Amino acid sequence: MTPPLGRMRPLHPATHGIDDLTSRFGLEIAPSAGAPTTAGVALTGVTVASSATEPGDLFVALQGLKAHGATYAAQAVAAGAVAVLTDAVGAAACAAIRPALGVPVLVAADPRALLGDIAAWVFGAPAQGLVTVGVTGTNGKTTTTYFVDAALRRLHPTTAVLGTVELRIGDDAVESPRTTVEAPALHALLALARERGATAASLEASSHALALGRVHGLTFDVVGFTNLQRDHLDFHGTMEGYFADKARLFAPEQARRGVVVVDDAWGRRLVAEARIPVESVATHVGAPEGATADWAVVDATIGLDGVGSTFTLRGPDGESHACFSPLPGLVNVSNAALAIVLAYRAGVPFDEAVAGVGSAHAIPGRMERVIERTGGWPLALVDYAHTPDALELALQAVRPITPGRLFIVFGSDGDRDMGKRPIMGATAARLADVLIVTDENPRSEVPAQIRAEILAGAREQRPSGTDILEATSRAEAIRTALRLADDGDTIIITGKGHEPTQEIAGVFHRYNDRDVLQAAVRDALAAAEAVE
Ligand SMILES: CC(=O)N[C@H]1[C@@H](OP(=O)(O)OP(=O)(O)OC[C@H]2O[C@@H](n3ccc(=O)[nH]c3=O)[C@H](O)[C@@H]2O)O[C@H](CO)[C@@H](O)[C@@H]1O[C@H](C)C(=O)N[C@@H](C)C(=O)N[C@H](CCC(=O)O)C(=O)O
Ligand SMILES: Nc1ncnc2c1ncn2[C@@H]1O[C@H](COP(=O)(O)OP(=O)(O)OP(=O)(O)O)[C@@H](O)[C@H]1O
Repeated sequence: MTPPLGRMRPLHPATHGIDDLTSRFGLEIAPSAGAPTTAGVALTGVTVASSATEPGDLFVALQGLKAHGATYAAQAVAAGAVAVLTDAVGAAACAAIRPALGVPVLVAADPRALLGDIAAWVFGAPAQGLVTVGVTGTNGKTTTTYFVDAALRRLHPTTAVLGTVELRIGDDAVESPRTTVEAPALHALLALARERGATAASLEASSHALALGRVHGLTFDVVGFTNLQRDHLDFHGTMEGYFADKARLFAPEQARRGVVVVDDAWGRRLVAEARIPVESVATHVGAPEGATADWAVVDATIGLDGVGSTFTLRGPDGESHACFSPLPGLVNVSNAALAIVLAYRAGVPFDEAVAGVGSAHAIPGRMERVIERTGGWPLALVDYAHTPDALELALQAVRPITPGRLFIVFGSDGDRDMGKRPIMGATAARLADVLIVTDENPRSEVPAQIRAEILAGAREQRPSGTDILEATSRAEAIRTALRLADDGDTIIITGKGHEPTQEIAGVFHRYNDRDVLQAAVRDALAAAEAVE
């Protein structure tokens, strides 16, 4: 995979007159002495980031949490921006730039509200030429989008998958800077996908993205909801606010139809409140929702080899279908059931959707089996669980495939929801045998303090403190687990999943759990060979 700044823009963008832009979107031209005329100015792209600006771009200068984008307008112009769009505050800042900015400054009351539509227009409304599936929810977005993609590929030779792990078009991928990129990057990616012959795309829509309009300018063919669990309260404030932001995806301006997992009360409420036609999917065998949901998982068998689960999905016509989830645990039965219905509603024949999801490949950092239980090694997996609920489900998923002890190596993010730390400590102490508490992404926080908060929860659950260890380096924590574990044991390393970096005190260090695990195995083998 190329690093995050790999170029993901169309190679042959259309050219638009700036006067066309101003009249189409009702933009004002900022009166400022010596401002250049808009006549003849042509644009070929849009961006909100000075660092990503390319010649021919419209630079949209937005008010951020830390700064106003207008602060960077001169840098964007130096990089080739041919015009700036901003709000009144930004326009005043641009007018104050000396010597003059040198490009026209356009003004709108709320540029962010227009950004998605402008980006879609500039990049030629690429989504209209693609079958699009969007997935939201606290957990399971990435897994579900990969499952959907596997099903879409049965019908579409070239597809795009855009989410937390990577931005992938066909077989080319770059690291993703976040779960859902800003609208200009999104529409540029979709335009590139079309240039490369893609006919379908699956996207993750994070709650931040929905709150900030990052998927505006795109009406999905189908959208899915996985679940709503405690997370991101630092951004949304309350669960009610978090739900309201998720629900924005289930509106006619964003999607034509929806598929909602109704295992939790939030899903059931979404079915009642959605402003588009939705179907419900119940995935907990035997739960009351199964009787009334359009689709229901009526039995599920977890494969004890840990590779996946078989399950039966009852459809709206009452017919039962044999299905398979290729990843361990009941959560992945839920993700697979949702993905099958999403792909089916996106036009994939039902049997093809079932076969596609059932044969989906491993997803980086999602219950990813890195070391198999062979040759004396324990089974070792890397997973992205970083909420209390996800951690509980991940541990439950691996317990049945663990004849010996269950080890967990984990931490919790700095500068994010602090309340979940003791809960995660207690969950791990309840469901795992050996805990190695270490760092995740401490960011600006003191790592030892984060670990102390997790350890407090763990020790409250297990007052003896037996088998609760602390490691100041994540790599060392993984090596310790590997040294202590026997071949009947399982090690699950949670929290960072696919992440290619670890963020400590503002510095992103190259780091990946899978690479560390594999290196530890190589070193152990080399050491054993040296002894022989
Ligand atoms: C809350 C949020 O999403 N913030 C994002 C937002 O920050 P901000 O609005 O405060 O921006 P700012 O830093 O004040 O800058 C203001 C403007 O100036 C521009 N700028 C800034 C600096 C510069 O040198 N040049 C420049 O042009 C910025 O692009 C921005 O438009 O715009 C910044 C630039 O694009 C992002 O880096 C920043 O994401 C931060 C890093 C972030 O952590 N976002 C997370 C919370 C996020 O979006 N997460 C979701 C959900 C993940 C999940 O489900 O787990 C996601 O979709 O990834
Ligand atoms: N349906 C689910 N319900 C609860 N937990 C799940 C579910 N699916 C996956 N998980 C757990 O949550 C973790 C994250 O899964 P995934 O990456 O698919 O979700 P996500 O919504 O994309 O997360 P994020 O937005 O944080 O990237 C997995 O590693 C797994 O432990």
